[in-house]
Amino acid sequence: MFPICCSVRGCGLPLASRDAEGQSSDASGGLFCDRGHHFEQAKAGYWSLLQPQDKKSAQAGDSDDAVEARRRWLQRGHMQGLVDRVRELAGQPCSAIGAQQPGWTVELGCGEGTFSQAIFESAAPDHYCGVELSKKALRLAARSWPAATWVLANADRRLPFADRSIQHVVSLFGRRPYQEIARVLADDARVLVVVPGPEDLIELRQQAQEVGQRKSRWQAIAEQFAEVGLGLLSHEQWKHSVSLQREALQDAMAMTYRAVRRSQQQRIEQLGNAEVTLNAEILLFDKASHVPTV
Ligand SMILES: C[S@@+](CC[C@H](N)C(=O)[O-])C[C@H]1O[C@@H](n2cnc3c(N)ncnc32)[C@H](O)[C@@H]1O
Ligand SMILES: [Zn+2]
Repeated sequence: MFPICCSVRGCGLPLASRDAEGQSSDASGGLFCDRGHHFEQAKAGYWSLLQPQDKKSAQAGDSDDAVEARRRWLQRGHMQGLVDRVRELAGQPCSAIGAQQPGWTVELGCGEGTFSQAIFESAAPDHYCGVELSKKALRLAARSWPAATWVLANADRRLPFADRSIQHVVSLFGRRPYQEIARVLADDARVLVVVPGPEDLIELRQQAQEVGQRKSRWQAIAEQFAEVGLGLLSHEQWKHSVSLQREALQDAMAMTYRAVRRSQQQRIEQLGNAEVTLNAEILLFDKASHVPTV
């Protein structure tokens, strides 16, 4: 069982499964902490650890439409090159764990799980936990990959993991609560971050906003992470050019740039096929390495 902790405010004790007599059992009766707080597994297969006070968020999680658009988009396979590279990086041995042990992997803002499963299923099927705020996304994720642990929680609040208990924290276009990441990360462990690169969908953004902005985010992220003792090990770009049909173009915009206004959306809808750039930046951090200036 993935080591998750109680999310009741001020508690944070480890969660374990018990039967009616208080003996350890499978998780069908729910999870308990030693203070008696109890969590049920949703029918769809995820654990709801979301507390009422944590529901509100500046980022309330993706809308159902955006989640569905992302699933359709990822299943078209245009991001396979990125999946392969991230899988390679995520599979590199980490000095915090023995070479034979997979270590615990937590993904923050895991979405509907297509990426998660493609990257982590073969290496560590029962050592992965996806954290997500959209129920719709978790339902899809848990249906596709039931052996993983899926948690409904707000990744911008306290993460439901013990201090120094996690060997890999991953954010693929997801959340990056750097102070909490530093707290839960084991010594010598790794953080892998993927964010859209400056050229990502630039052709569409130019079309939608008339002037597409090329903004690189990696330095600001590296600076934030350095503040909490996470040193940048590597930074690389992934870039791929692809010819997209109208439906794919619409999904690409719907899943990523939520601020696109209706009038801008209409400009995209007028497009037929288009040649589009996909671009991501891949950052790898560790807790032990020397923190360089960026
Ligand atoms: C751009 S999507 C990326 C999803 C997935 N990692 C992928 O690459 O397909 C960002 C995800 O973060 C989730 N999210 C947003 N705010 C969140 C929060 N505070 N806590 C947890 N998840 C959050 C959204 O619901 C969405 O699924
Ligand atoms: Zn508790």
